[in-house]
Amino acid sequence: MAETKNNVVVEVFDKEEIAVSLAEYVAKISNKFTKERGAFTVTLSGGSLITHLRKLLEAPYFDTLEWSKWHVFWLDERVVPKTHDDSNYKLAYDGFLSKVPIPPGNVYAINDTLSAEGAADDYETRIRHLVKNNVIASSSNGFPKFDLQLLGMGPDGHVASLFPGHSLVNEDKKWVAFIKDSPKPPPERITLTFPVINSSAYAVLVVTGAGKADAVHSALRGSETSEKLPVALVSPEDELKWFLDKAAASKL
Ligand SMILES: O=C1O[C@H](COP(=O)(O)O)[C@@H](O)[C@H](O)[C@H]1O
Repeated sequence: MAETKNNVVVEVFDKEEIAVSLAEYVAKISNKFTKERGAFTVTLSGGSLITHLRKLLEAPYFDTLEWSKWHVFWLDERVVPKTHDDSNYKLAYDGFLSKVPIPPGNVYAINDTLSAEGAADDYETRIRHLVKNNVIASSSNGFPKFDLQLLGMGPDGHVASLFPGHSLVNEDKKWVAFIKDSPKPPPERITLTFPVINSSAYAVLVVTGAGKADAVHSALRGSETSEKLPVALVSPEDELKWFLDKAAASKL
């Protein structure tokens, strides 16, 4: 059953159903933007998110989605070579991107030959260029407006590489930032910032497992006065949809 408040929808599924419903939702949004704008800009997280995209590789989506109009970005990346097992690019490529006909030129990997600082600057510059060329839409607040952000959440309530208690959570100018002291290894990462995440049109949060139930409870039922986890700050312009399994929703 879905719970809807303002522009936030929370839906709880049997674990296996998540991939089915997520594929349906992503396809709906992809179709909307490819029709309206002739392009669909989507950001990927690392971690468990990628396996939840698996139903997009099957009928009816594989043959009907306009893959040539997809433009794929990363919410965050670890500062490691693209061939490294910690690389979010490698995870997405092996599990999803290598299996769909998205033009390689529409896959915007973070440069793995640069330092954390250099890679963050380079990614922001490339995103600015794509906004100028209308590949990525622009929000009225001046930040880029991605069509859809696909977020996971860590057990501590982090999203992208924005961790609880870290000053990067409050970054309000940069589009892309770097972190060298990530509490979750590897320590060096680059990440989209909250103004960018929250200027997107749509965002989904895919969260599974009992280990994440406390953070889910804090985000969705926490008091107004308690300090918010990063996940509780996700607030896109049009709609945020939570895809929870029963274990992750067990404390709601
Ligand atoms: O380190 C990261 O963790 C989060 C959550 O991962 P999960 O495996 O618990 O789903 C992920 O969303 C982020 O992209 C990644 O860099």
